[in-house]
Amino acid sequence: MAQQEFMLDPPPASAPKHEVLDAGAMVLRGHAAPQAQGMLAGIKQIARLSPFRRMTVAGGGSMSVAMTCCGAAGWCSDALGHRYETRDPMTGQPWPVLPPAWREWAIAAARLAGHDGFVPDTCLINGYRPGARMGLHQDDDEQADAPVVSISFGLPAIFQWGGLQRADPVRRIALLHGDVVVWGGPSRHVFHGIAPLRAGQHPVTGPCRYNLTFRRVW
Ligand SMILES: O=C(O)CCC(=O)C(=O)O
Ligand SMILES: [Fe+2]
Repeated sequence: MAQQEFMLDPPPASAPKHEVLDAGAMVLRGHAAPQAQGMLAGIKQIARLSPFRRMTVAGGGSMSVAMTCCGAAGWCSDALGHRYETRDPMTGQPWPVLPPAWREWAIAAARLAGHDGFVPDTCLINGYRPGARMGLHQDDDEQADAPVVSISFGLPAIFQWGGLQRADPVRRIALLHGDVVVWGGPSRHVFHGIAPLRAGQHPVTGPCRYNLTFRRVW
């Protein structure tokens, strides 16, 4: 009887739900929710030193997503193309320090998703306002044997998860406040993107979505 009652109990609301997207790729539902307050405060501090900016892309347009970075390397784009830089071109200073607690957290999240031994050296921080989007792309400027650990905070987004070819079918996955996606191994170069953000008000971030991605660059 006890067993049956146990089985009829719903899982606690806090139970993490882990979904496999593909080999090497997982969604850890709500896994970063307990970190939200601390990480959002950290983003504010980082943005005081290296402000969010909308970068220019090759050809001259500007991205709808605003970005900043912390760590040993920062992702930069201008009319000439994109690359990692050790200094913020906007300030001429090194990028703000990657908080050690963030690094430890990302190492543990990668391990939970099956990627042992990940040590990130950078964190890209994306700021989305309604209408901002990120077109389908591969993350291929970093070490390919290290995964990407991605956190969503604030307004929900539709994550587009495709395949290794640009023309492969794309799945649409809702990412909510605190959700984490990890991709590496055979999924490291899967095309992915973010559909235009729908307007809304989030109790923690207001009209914004923030995304942090931990990577190994050098
Ligand atoms: O905002 C996201 O969830 C994804 C961001 C992304 O793909 C990137 O920064 O390369
Ligand atoms: Fe990406």
